[in-house]
Amino acid sequence: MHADIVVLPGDGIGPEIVSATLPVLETIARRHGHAFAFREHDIGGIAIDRHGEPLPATTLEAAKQADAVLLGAVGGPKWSDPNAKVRPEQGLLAIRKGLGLFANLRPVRPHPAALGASPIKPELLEGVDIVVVRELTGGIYFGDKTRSDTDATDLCRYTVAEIERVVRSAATLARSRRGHLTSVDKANVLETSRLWRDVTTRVMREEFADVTVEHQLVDSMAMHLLSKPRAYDVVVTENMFGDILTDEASMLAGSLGLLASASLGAGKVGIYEPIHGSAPDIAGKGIANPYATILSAALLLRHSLGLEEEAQAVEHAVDRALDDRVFTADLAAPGQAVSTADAAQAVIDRLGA
Ligand SMILES: NC(=O)c1ccc[n+]([C@@H]2O[C@H](COP(=O)([O-])OP(=O)(O)OC[C@H]3O[C@@H](n4cnc5c(N)ncnc54)[C@H](O)[C@@H]3O)[C@@H](O)[C@H]2O)c1
Ligand SMILES: CC(C)[C@H](C(=O)O)[C@@H](O)C(=O)O
Ligand SMILES: [Mg+2]
Repeated sequence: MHADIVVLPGDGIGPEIVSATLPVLETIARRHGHAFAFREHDIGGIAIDRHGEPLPATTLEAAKQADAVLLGAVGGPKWSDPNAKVRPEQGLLAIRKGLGLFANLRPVRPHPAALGASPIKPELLEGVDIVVVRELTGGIYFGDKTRSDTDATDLCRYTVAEIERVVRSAATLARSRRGHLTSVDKANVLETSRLWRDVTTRVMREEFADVTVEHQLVDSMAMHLLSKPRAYDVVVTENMFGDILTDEASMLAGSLGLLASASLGAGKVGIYEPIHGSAPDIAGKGIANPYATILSAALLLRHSLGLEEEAQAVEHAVDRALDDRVFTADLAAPGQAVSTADAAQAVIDRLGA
């Protein structure tokens, strides 16, 4: 098949992990007789520097026309002044919203060889297999904001329709897995959470009677996620809770550099990006873990291009590189780390004939 893939390297380690990932996609395309055209555009801090805005219209338009978008990360100290007029992160929010990508899938599956990198006891991690479905285009991230000399506000708003569609996505996914959905909210305090719980309860009763559902408050969820992670199958939650819980969940896998994501909407185009950020503390050193981005490329093959066999080939190759303890510095024992490029090459070497 032919596919147009828009590539948005962004800032910090973004360009390093994206340029490590493209050869994996090129190799897969060659082996399976596909033609992938990669078109690079600016987003985030580099777009502010070059175009004066974090999401140039040309980038959004290219993404809309593409089959899929592969993104690195945005942001960094250069653009982080609290009083800055424009911020790199606004570009990321705007492209998610502009493409209507309301469901952000974040799989968490600790790899046996990397259990030692997790601060959690290995016996709690065996068999853990969770997908967090984070609502991505609503909530406090997108509500009106105000700022004066004496105060500031961020409005958190959810509509019934926004909750219904993400719950349907999550419940459909749960149905194809172990049939269990955990909905996370703060219904003891927030009105948006009480609406979330009502709508979730109704949608599950009316449309997903075969999927079990439990409701969990976000504060105790933050604890249970670490103390009994095997109890979870699909977790659905609002935008900000999902952001925070998935960085926490990355510690089950052992590193933020292992967690991939797929941002999906009603159409075919999706954004595929690691859940981590631009990691300014390690940028430019060639030591970032590329596996989260490579695994995001696998999700791209699966969800936007419908290439399941190719997606699995990439996932198995990453698994085999981890089996062989090809670890970047975030996972490796002192003195044992490989570079970003070597880790990506290890995946290519294990893609099979
Ligand atoms: N999707 C995105 O583009 C995205 C996501 C999160 C944060 N950010 C932005 O990134 C900037 C830095 O944020 P932060 O430091 O809080 O979070 P971060 O995720 O960039 O980094 C947190 C820690 O994890 C490490 N880390 C992250 N990715 C890694 C990888 N692939 N390999 C090895 N180590 C890795 C970093 O070195 C750092 O110590 C901010 O500007 C923030 O807004 C962007
Ligand atoms: C950079 C920021 C806007 C972003 C978010 O909060 O969604 C990031 O933390 C993420 O998890 O993708
Ligand atoms: Mg985040």
